[in-house]
Amino acid sequence: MPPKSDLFKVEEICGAGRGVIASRAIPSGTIVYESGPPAFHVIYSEYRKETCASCFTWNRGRTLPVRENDLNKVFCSVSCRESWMQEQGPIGVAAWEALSNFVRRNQRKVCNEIVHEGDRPSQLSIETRWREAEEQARVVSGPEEENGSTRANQGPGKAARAIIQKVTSKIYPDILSYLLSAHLFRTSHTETWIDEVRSLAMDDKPYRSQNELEAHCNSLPQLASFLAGEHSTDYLIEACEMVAKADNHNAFGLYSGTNEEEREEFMGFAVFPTASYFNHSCRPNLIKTRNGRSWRFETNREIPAGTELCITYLGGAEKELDVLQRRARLQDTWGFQCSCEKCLEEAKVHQPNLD
Ligand SMILES: C[S@@+](CC[C@H](N)C(=O)[O-])C[C@H]1O[C@@H](n2cnc3c(N)ncnc32)[C@H](O)[C@@H]1O
Repeated sequence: MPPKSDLFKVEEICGAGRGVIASRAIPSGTIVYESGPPAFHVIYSEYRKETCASCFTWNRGRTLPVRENDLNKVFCSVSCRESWMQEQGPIGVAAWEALSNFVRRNQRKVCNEIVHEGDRPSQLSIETRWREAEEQARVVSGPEEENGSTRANQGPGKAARAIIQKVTSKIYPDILSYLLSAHLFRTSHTETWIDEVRSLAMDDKPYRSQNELEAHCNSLPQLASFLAGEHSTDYLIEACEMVAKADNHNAFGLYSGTNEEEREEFMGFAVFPTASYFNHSCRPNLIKTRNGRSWRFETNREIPAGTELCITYLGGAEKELDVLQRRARLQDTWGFQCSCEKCLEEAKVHQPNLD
């Protein structure tokens, strides 16, 4: 469900899906919206010892003081640790520990980068591969009837063991972490998931390569193999599939600074569902600032009623690019051709045949 406010409404915008329109004149410097926390996120492995798992504070490369080594998480303060523990709950904490153990046990199979080769997989091949992964996850999570016992007290059966062996030749800890965060959110925030995550703009062909599709699909039965009985396989399947579909159109980078100008380190990325309705303009009228686990959107000039409220999806030096470079960048990263007023003006001046 899109966010609601007295200041704006969410409407269909020609050629850009939904967007946010000012319902009345808004003065400069007005905070028009503050989002909730992310539904899923990942802090890249190389930043995990330096970035608070709760508020995403990055302390200039220094390891943070409060550590939970068994969970592979660090925190900037005891209170951040406490609030993270409370948010995850005992099932979530146990799941992070299981992930950490799984990665440690399979250290030699860890891959950090996906090598993209060949064409993007078609929608049909994605659907087929996902149904196979779903089936594998169901077999792996059991319960399997063996002499009247279930997996909980017997361990995985023969079919499950064969699948686990097959899908565990490579593991991608960052993908596992991203998918696990979504699964735990799906489990603990069912209404928000249904209202907010399912309404996001989705991409049915999200994978850049077959290798990326394989990495995601293999991660699903891997997760099923180490999550204990309290986890719903249905939720896991839905969460994993939706992460991939929602990510391309909706993920925001998590940078060390809090605004677009401070992009020193790229620590990971996250999807904040209610923050995902602002379209891009190369001449934005909103500034977005990260405030720990949420985003704040503030007008940078007076906005007449009926104007679309836009942020920029470009950061730092990207804003200095010319129209062709900006459009190429936005096409590559977000999958759209920018037709904002700045692009249209510049395209006309520099190349009158462009629109
Ligand atoms: C964060 S979402 C914004 C909300 C989205 N329009 C929706 O319907 O949910 C980002 C996606 O919106 C679309 N979009 C954003 N800005 C755009 C623009 N200036 N021109 C065309 N499409 C745009 C692209 O599909 C992009 O991947």
